[in-house]
Amino acid sequence: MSNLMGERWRKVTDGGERSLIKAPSSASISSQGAPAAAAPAPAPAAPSTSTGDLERAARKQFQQDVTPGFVYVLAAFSAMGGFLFGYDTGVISGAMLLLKKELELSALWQEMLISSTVAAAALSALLGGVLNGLFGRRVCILLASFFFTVGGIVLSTAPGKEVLLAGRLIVGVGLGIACMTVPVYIAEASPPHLRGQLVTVNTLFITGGQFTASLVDGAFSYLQHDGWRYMLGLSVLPAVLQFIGFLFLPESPRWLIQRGLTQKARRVLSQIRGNQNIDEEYDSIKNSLDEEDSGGDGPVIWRMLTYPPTRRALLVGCGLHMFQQVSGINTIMYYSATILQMSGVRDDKLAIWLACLTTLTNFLFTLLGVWLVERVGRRKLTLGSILGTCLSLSVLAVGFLMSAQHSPPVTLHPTNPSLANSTCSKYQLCEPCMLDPKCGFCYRENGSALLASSCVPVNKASTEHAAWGRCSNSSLMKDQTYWAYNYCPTSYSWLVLLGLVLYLAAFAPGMGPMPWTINSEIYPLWARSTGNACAAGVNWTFNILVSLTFLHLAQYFTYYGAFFLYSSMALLGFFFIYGCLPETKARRLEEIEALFENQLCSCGASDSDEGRQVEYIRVKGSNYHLSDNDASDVD
Ligand SMILES: O[C@H]1[C@H](O)[C@@H](O)[C@H](O)[C@@H](O)[C@H]1O
Repeated sequence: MSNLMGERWRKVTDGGERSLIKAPSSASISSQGAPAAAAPAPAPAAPSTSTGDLERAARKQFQQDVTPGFVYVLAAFSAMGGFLFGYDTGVISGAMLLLKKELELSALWQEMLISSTVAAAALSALLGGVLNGLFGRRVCILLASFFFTVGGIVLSTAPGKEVLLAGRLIVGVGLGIACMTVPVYIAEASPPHLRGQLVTVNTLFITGGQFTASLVDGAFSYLQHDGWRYMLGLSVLPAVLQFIGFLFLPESPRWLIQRGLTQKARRVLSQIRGNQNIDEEYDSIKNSLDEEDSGGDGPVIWRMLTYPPTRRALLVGCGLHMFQQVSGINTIMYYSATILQMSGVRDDKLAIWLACLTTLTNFLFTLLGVWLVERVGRRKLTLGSILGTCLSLSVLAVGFLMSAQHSPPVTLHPTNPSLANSTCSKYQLCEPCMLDPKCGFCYRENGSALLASSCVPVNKASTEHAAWGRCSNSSLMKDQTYWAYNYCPTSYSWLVLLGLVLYLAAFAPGMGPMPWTINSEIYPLWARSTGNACAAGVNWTFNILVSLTFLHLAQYFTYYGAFFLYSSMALLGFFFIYGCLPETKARRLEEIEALFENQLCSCGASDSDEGRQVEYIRVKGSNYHLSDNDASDVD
């Protein structure tokens, strides 16, 4: 019986063992990507109430059996990598406000300090694939937390911008390794029925890290001198905690078996499965490794690309990450403070605190994703999420469009000599004025009416003030005079704000976590590190591409143009996911390869059959393979 569990799906559908293992209908299999040539299943028996009850009871028993607390501890310590991911990418925006004043950073240096981490992460994620294969998941997580620790220390003690840049690069290397290793490690250690939830916890920690970073940014923004040192240095605490924790946590049992360290693998499996009999799982992994058809010789990436199932999985994995980024999450997060200013929050400090609400919303809705992932499954969750993302981006775009169409006019043309050769004097409306990065809108507000509004050059050293005139410093800005850089006062800000909230509510439960979760499951063991490394590389590459191009996009296509573009990308993503993403919920990692055996993008037809999944459940020490409409094999 234990060997039975080791049989791969392909073998199961080849005919043997069918008295105990019930294949789903061929429609279900082929439409989800598994072999269409599956042997016909015996006619399903209609479920009676008692077999249904029995099935439910068996499943409950199974789930109670296989969830020792150790798995949660292991997932929590691993997900600290996610926390550091969120913290280190989020904290820099607040730190930069102080840094640029204290170190007099040029725009180029600011750009370098922000982007260097993302670029280093993109490269080191690829390197992480090799390291994972060679040294294992545990060593890689230890290495990542080491980089996070050293990076944090370097950043908080940096005497100048060059050392800061070095610190940001070191943190980026840690990020790249952690972001691809942690989901794989958690997936490989989790029991199938909890895997989605536990891997999604990693993204919950990412958004938790972003929320914490925004709180820390708010708190230390009052400390004008050296506040940035605390902001950047605080990441050392979770990094050290994770390092110490991982000195005691075990290696992934799947990696150990792959390396031939079978005794050790058995020990680890017993440790993480508590009182469970681990024979079936051990055999399942071992058999799948023995049978592994990895497409011949050569580097792993070559074998992946020449072996159709892994090539398809790689396309799906990288596609998911690409669509996650091109639907604009990081632009929205970055731009949320400005959106809030548009909505009438004029006080800078208040805007910083309100921006915490954005990261908190992202965090809370990711929590919803953790709850939903094992209930509705990955496919439906991702589809619903990207559709909502697409619609909410359209709401945002319409909000910006309405604001642009009702843009306030320039009514005052100051006669400062330096304005003579400035482009700012040419603009008649706020909209083109704010789209020009060299100009800003200075105006007085009386109730809801705008008075004496002008378009003037921005102060080169700080975009918080105009170069000269009424808006050039805070003490001159009396009588309800305001300086708007990057936005225009508008009465449609509520629509933009609504779009922002809807966006986070739609994106965070699905498109935020699912690319990471699904990638941790869709590759066979021999291709898992490389597959995740490539997918993470794609994530960071598109992250940097989208954030670097946003302001230019806005300048050339206006804000509503940029958001309509992101919305169309999300729509494209919906069709891609609808056609190409199979459901992986509740399957053993060893079974998932079979879902990619059919032509890519043949999944859409399977929606009506999705409920008819195959699940392994364990009853009285044995494992049975149940379809939803036949529980008759349960003893
Ligand atoms: O999954 C995460 C999460 O959604 C974050 O909020 C976002 O900043 C990252 O880029 C993304 O990879």
